[in-house]
Amino acid sequence: MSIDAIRYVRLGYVGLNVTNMEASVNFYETLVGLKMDARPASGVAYLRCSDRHHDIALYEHEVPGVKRIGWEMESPEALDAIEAHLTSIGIACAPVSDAETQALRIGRAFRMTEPTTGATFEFYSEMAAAPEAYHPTHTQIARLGHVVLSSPDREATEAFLMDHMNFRVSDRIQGIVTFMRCFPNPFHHSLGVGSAGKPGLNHVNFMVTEMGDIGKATNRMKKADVPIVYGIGKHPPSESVFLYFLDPDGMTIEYSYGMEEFPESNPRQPREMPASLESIDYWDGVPDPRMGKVGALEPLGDTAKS
Ligand SMILES: CC(C)c1ccc(C(=O)O)c(O)c1O
Ligand SMILES: [Fe+2]
Repeated sequence: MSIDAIRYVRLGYVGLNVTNMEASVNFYETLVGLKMDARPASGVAYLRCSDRHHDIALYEHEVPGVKRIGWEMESPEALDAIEAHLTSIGIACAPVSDAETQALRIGRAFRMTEPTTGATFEFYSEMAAAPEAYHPTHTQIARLGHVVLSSPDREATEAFLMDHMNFRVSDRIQGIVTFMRCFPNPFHHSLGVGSAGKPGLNHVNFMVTEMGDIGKATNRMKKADVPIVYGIGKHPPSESVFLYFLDPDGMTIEYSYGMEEFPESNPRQPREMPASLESIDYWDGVPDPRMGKVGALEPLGDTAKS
């Protein structure tokens, strides 16, 4: 079966498990600059950096990490196409209950377990608009940018995403990370897959609108005693300026400014960049060992219970 009909609009949202809802809501609102329209209800807080209902959903949980990653498909037909293909290769596609789709303000949706990392992916094709436009505060966040997951078998994860989810490879840093587009979304990567001993979250990225957003964040985080774990630097793969810092659970968040965009037709070929820090930061920075170390990937079975 062709997977050409599997087409994405974007990385839709990330569901994060946090151990202290109040601390995390405060962090993601006041320090990251996301907007929360309503107080958390039944252990879930919806925050946004767009005009959609949410870009981040925070869930109170004893273990910090990724509850699920939501992928917004281009159309109901694209949603049907990925469900049919995954089903055809024996991947269990669990429909999301009406109660949950209503809470998430999404239409029909299903979830599956990505077999090489155990991450829970959710697929839907529509999300309700927020009650008003997103009005940036201190940071002009342009969008939720990407997630980098750690995989014990990066090549297997890359192959699954390409062969069965119609993702495309933009670049690789040999032996370290693969950068992938959710086709035909043009950004250099919406998902990165890093090599690691066990599955987990490496980081969640927000793309900002100008260099000053990065500069101001550096001082804001320092004043708030938020650990900065890498940057300011500039990434050779996507040409973006970056800053990484830790959330209250120690999960890594990245701001980045600027990112290469790919055309849908005739994109450049992926580069195999050498396994060195020079391939990660033009400016010779060295990451703090705390970077990318916190964040479990919650299995779908647990999610279904929650
Ligand atoms: C250090 C990580 C894996 C990394 C490397 C390069 C880019 C980029 O080119 O945008 C990233 O966003 C990263 O998170
Ligand atoms: Fe990143």
